Amino acid sequence: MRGAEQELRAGLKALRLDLSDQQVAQLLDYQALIGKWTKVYNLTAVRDPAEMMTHHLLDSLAAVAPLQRHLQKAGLEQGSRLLDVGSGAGLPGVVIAICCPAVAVTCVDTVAKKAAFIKQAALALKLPNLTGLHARVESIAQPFDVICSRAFASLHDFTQWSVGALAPQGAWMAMKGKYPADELAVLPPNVQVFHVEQLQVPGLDAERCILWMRRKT
Ligand SMILES: C[S@@+](CC[C@H](N)C(=O)[O-])C[C@H]1O[C@@H](n2cnc3c(N)ncnc32)[C@H](O)[C@@H]1O
Repeated sequence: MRGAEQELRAGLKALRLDLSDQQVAQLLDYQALIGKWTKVYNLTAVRDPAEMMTHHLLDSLAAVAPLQRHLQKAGLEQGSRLLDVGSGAGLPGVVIAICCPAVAVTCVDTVAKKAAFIKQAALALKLPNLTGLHARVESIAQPFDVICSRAFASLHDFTQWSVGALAPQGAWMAMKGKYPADELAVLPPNVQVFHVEQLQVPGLDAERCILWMRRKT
C-alpha cells in the first residue's frame, strides 16, 4: 500500500467512514488530479502531498458523517441536492460527491478555470453526481437542500449571497475553524443556527467546527 493510501485509510478509520475500495481510489485520484492541475492553474496554495491529505482531503472528509446524519434526519438520503459555494478545487464538494453517490453535488465558483477543473474531475473520476458551475452564487435561483462552504466568506455573506438558492426546508452547512463568535454576533435576522458540531480532523492539530443554519420563519 502506498504511503498516501495508508494515511487516507487510517484517517477514514479515525473518522469512522466506511468507504469502498473504489471510493478510496477515487479520493487518491482526485488528490493526484489537483496536484497535476495546480502546477498549471494554481488551484490551491497547498502543494505538498502530505499537507494536501490532512488540510484538504481529511479536513473535507470530516464533514461527511455530519452531512449524512443531517440528510438521514431530514429524510433526504436519496435524491438530495447540495451546493458547494466557492468550491475552488472542489473542497469539500468533490469529496462529498465521492463519498455520497446519492447526493447531487454542484460546485460553484466565480473563477472559470476552477469550474472547468470540477467538470474535468467529474469525467476523470466517473462521478455522474458532480457538476461544475461557473457563476457567482448570488445569481443561482434553483433550490438546494444543503448549501455548504469551506474557507469562503463570513457567515453573514455566505448566507445572504446564497439565500436565493436555499430550498424552503434547506440548511446551510458552514465549515469553520475556531468557533466564529464574532460572525455569529452579526448573523442576519433571517438566519437561525440550529446545531454546532466540533470536528476532529485526523493528523490536524487545529480547531474545526460545523455550523448548521436555516431560514428563520
Ligand atoms: C479561499 S477559496 C476556498 C476554496 C475551497 N472551498 C477550499 O476550501 O479550499 C474561496 C473561493 O470562493 C470563490 N468565490 C468568491 N466569491 C464567490 C461568489 N460570489 N460566488 C462563487 N464563488 C466565489 C473564489 O473564486 C475562490 O475560489
